[in-house]
Amino acid sequence: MAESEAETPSTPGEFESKYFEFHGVRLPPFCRGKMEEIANFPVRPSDVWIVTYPKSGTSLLQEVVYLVSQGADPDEIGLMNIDEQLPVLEYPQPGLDIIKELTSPRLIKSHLPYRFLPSDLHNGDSKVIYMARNPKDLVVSYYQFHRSLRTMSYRGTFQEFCRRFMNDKLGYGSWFEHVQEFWEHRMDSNVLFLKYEDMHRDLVTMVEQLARFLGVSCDKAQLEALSEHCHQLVDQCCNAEALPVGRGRVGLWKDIFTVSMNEKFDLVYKQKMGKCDLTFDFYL
Ligand SMILES: Nc1ncnc2c1ncn2[C@@H]1O[C@H](COP(=O)(O)O)[C@@H](OP(=O)(O)O)[C@H]1O
Ligand SMILES: CCc1ccc(OS(=O)(=O)O)cc1
Repeated sequence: MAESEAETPSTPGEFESKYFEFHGVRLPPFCRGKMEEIANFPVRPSDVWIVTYPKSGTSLLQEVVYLVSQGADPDEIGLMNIDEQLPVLEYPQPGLDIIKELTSPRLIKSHLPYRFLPSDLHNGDSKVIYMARNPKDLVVSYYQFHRSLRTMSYRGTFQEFCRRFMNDKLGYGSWFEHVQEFWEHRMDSNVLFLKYEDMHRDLVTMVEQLARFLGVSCDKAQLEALSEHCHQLVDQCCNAEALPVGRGRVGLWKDIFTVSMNEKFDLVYKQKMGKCDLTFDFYL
């Protein structure tokens, strides 16, 4: 058992009290008091924003975006602390004041829903890359994350956690609303909507899309080299050294969901996503 798990048991009641509601959306405690400043955060046309619901493959995407935009070597990326280069807007560290002063071009991440992002991002000039992941793998990943997180140290069962997910009761609010809101904006000229599963299924096309979106001009040979480098990143990320075996792969949820849980999930998915033409690969 991890040290953090033993130290701070978190009952479902304690867990509830760690969040706060903002315009009906459950947000983590570190967002409290700064939502207005975030809405008014000064955005630059040269910014590139990476937005995801947590556990959608943000770290992998940031490495690929960094590689495509900066042309860095994949081995170099493995050695540097890339999280320091790409701050999360709403996190306590480094904080809004520091992010405001970063030199251009800035790469900034956020997990906030579209409507809570800086208002200048809405149909603005800065580029926004959104990535969605199939919700079954995502909820398993979010559960494991909550169990290991020192500040959350979640002690409930997966079944109970999954119920919270289906009822939109987790940090950063409803996954269903988060992805649908961005999906509605996928045709905005400053938005690129991507799916985690496509990084595993067809990385070359994704790299092409990213290069085009970011205005990185490269010929066929350069594109092939870039795609090969990105493949290395995906392999490095999902191998036994970087993560426990099998982590990050598509379809891991099948080992965790029971049949009845899956039936219930499918029902809720249909109710909440029924009118949306966004689809996901649940297996590859
Ligand atoms: N290179 C990488 N670094 C970190 N996480 C990666 C990764 N490649 C894939 N992932 C997966 O992305 C998920 C984390 O997403 P995020 O970066 O948004 O927090 C994890 O899923 P699993 O928990 O299913 O393994 C993790 O395994
Ligand atoms: C529930 C609190 C929390 C904290 C941080 C998160 O983001 S990330 O997955 O570490 O990027 C998400 C949720």
